Amino acid sequence: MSVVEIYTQLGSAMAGLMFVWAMYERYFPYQLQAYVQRYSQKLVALVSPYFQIIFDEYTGEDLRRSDVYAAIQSYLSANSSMRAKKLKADVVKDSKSVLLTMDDHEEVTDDFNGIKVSWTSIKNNPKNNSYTFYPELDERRYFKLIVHRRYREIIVKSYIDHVIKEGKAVSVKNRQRKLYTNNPSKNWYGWRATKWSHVVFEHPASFDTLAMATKKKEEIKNDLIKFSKGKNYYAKIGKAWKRGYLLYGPPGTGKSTMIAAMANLLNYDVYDLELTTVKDNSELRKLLIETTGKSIIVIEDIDCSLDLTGQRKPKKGKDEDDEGKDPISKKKKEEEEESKKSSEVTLSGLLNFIDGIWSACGGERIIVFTTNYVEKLDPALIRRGRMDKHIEMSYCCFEAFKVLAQNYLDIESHELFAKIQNLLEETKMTPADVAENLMPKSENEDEETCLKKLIAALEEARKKAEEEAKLKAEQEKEKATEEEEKEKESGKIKENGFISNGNCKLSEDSV
Ligand SMILES: Nc1ncnc2c1ncn2[C@@H]1O[C@H](COP(=O)(O)OP(=O)(O)OP(=O)(O)O)[C@@H](O)[C@H]1O
Ligand SMILES: [Mg+2]
Repeated sequence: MSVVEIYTQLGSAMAGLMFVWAMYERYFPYQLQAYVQRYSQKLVALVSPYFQIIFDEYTGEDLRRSDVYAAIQSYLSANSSMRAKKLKADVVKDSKSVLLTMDDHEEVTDDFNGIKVSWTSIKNNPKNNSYTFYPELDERRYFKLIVHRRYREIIVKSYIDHVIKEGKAVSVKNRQRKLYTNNPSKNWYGWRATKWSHVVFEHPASFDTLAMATKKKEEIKNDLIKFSKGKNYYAKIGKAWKRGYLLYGPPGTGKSTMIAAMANLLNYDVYDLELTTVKDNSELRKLLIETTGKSIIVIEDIDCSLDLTGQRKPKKGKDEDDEGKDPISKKKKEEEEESKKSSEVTLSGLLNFIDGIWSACGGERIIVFTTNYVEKLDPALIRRGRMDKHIEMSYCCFEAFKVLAQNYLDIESHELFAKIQNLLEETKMTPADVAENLMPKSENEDEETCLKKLIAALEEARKKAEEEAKLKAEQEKEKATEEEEKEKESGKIKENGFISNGNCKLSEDSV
């Protein structure tokens, strides 16, 4: 037989096979095809020296995206992207870098202690033609790991753990940090509806730029770092891996800035929880479950968020205590009252949120409360163990001023510093006000002008404080004199055989 004849016969055999395959695909019922496929795969598995593990993208009854799948994806993107022939590119980190991941149906190999492992990324499209609302869930994506049977134990016991751990580390390195806020529960349902909305977290605050006494700042920083490295320690002492911080102090002393600095120091996400939009305790729990680890959950102005005394106060009459308020504050107050009314979150619900059994899910979470009025809070809410660390954010001290001078004017010392130090010791001014005075308002304003501006503002504040103190002293003196006179009066009346009862005087006989 000549070569040409051999080729001709091979060609017709191939064509015949393709025809049979096409007929099989077209006329053989789909259910039967699946059946045949399943059994042929089982047959192959019986004789093949390899075994495989499948990692689906969506798992569980509620079809959540699997963390393991995400970790494998990150691991393979970092370790095998150079070897895959087809890659997908995703933009990460504010469009500054590109993350390469394996494209569908690509195969790469990995080496683990000399063992060759093969990974394939697979996407199966649904074969039925029915219309679906959720196409992403219908197409099945998964990673297939294939390795020789003789390594089964080492792969199952060590390699998979290694992949997940490394993959998670890669995700942390590449991830964009997020600032979340809770959606009102009426928007929680429907395709792609989530309980939290997010934007990229880009606050520039850091502990270096935070104005406060150096010793206190270092203490907080060390506390945070110790917490973030404390996984084993918390497991050893049998405590959930979380920590509560209470930041209190007057407005403008840097409470919110401190939260941003904490998130930047630890590379955590921030969940800004607006309690007034949470309807009840069960919603609060659902929100908690949806938060991820490595995050800070923040409840700002906890004293205003809700009536958390455990008992709801009766609503005040509409005009009571509203008098003398401008229309904007009146409206704001009405809105606040309205949202407080619509929220049924109770103190015990919030306590459960912080340290109930549910709060342990996820781990590595920090809870921060801020308030301007620490004395208004229920002691149960802020006892140690719940709010482990209480941090007072106070008025600007000289050390804090020096940080601000460095931030705003790039100076470490100046002859006017001594005067400012004296003034700061005598006067209360928030870091926000100090910063505002130090910020040059035009190109002509040099550091000396800004420092003088601050001195003028401090002197003004001192004068005002002195006047207020004087006024208060006078008022107190007046009050004391009034009380003294009243006492004298009542003494006189008693001497004359009368006792006083408001406006009417009664003789002893008539009592
Ligand atoms: N300790 C600080 N260090 C650096 N900047 C500060 C500090 N305190 C205040 N600032 C500046 O003042 C601004 C207001 O501060 P911030 O919002 O953190 O205050 P706050 O204590 O959260 O106030 P509020 O109680 O009203 O929420 C910030 O944008 C920041 O620029
Ligand atoms: Mg604030």
